[in-house]
Amino acid sequence: MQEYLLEFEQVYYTYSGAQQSALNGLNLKVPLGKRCALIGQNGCGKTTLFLLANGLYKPDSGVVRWRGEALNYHRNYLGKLRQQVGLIFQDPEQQLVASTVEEDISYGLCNLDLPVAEIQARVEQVLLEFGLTALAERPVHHLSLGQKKRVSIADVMVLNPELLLLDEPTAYLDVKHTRNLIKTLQRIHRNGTTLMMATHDLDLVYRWADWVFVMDKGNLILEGEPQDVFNQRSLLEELELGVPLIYEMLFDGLAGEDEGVKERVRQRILKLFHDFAS
Ligand SMILES: Nc1ncnc2c1ncn2[C@@H]1O[C@H](COP(=O)(O)OP(=O)(O)OP(=O)(O)O)[C@@H](O)[C@H]1O
Repeated sequence: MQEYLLEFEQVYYTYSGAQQSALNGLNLKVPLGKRCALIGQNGCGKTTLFLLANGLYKPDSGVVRWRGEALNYHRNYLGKLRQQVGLIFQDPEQQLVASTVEEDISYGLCNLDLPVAEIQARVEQVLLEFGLTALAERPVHHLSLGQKKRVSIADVMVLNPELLLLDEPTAYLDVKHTRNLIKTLQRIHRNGTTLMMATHDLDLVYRWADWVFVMDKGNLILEGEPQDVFNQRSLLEELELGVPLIYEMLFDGLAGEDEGVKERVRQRILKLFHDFAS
């Protein structure tokens, strides 16, 4: 049976002074072990959902549950929750707090009052895993955006979260850094972390995700495996989200072909994508 890590039940949230609610009775469950993509127009509530997911914001009404238990908003509980639910902001500048890469990565661990030797060991391990060892002493403000992005992911991954939330992680990244990021995410996922990525890159969703959530006006309106979601073409067009380019090509370009041919082409393209990211 599918287990769920994080659940939103009838969640409403309105920013102070705003005319409309950002989350409007949201019902959504994040399945354990999946690579989830969250898509929807600008302003549909993706970032707000993330900010409620790790307790940075509290619902006006409704419940957010972590592993079946309603969040509690006391400081100690939230400290623990944020080790388990890692959030990577779109802009790494919002996340980097210390002066050097090494200090930045150790920051979250120092707040846990762990023994110094354990902190050092975990930081070294993460520096190695994220290819940051050579940059350990480097001031964070001297890094390129792609490097900052890597540090911001390492900052969160050093805490071994069970769920990693990524807000538009490929924004501002070039092809090389996007490719590296996807490889990193594959590795993190293989090691057992559930992932949820908000993105506008539908081609990336198609090749990367195994579960897709579609939001509109603060609500979940569709969810499923990528192929099933992108089959709802008229609904996605109505929402002005479109479909992945590869999907247009596959299903419009091969409109007259039988299903077996389409499936073989689809599998071939997915294999190319897989090779690209592995
Ligand atoms: N600090 C704020 N104060 C007031 N309104 C806000 C604030 N942050 C977001 N909103 C509003 O809440 C709604 C949801 O915003 P949110 O940032 O969650 O959307 P999003 O789906 O992440 O958008 P995008 O794709 O552009 O990142 C929008 O109408 C937005 O204008």
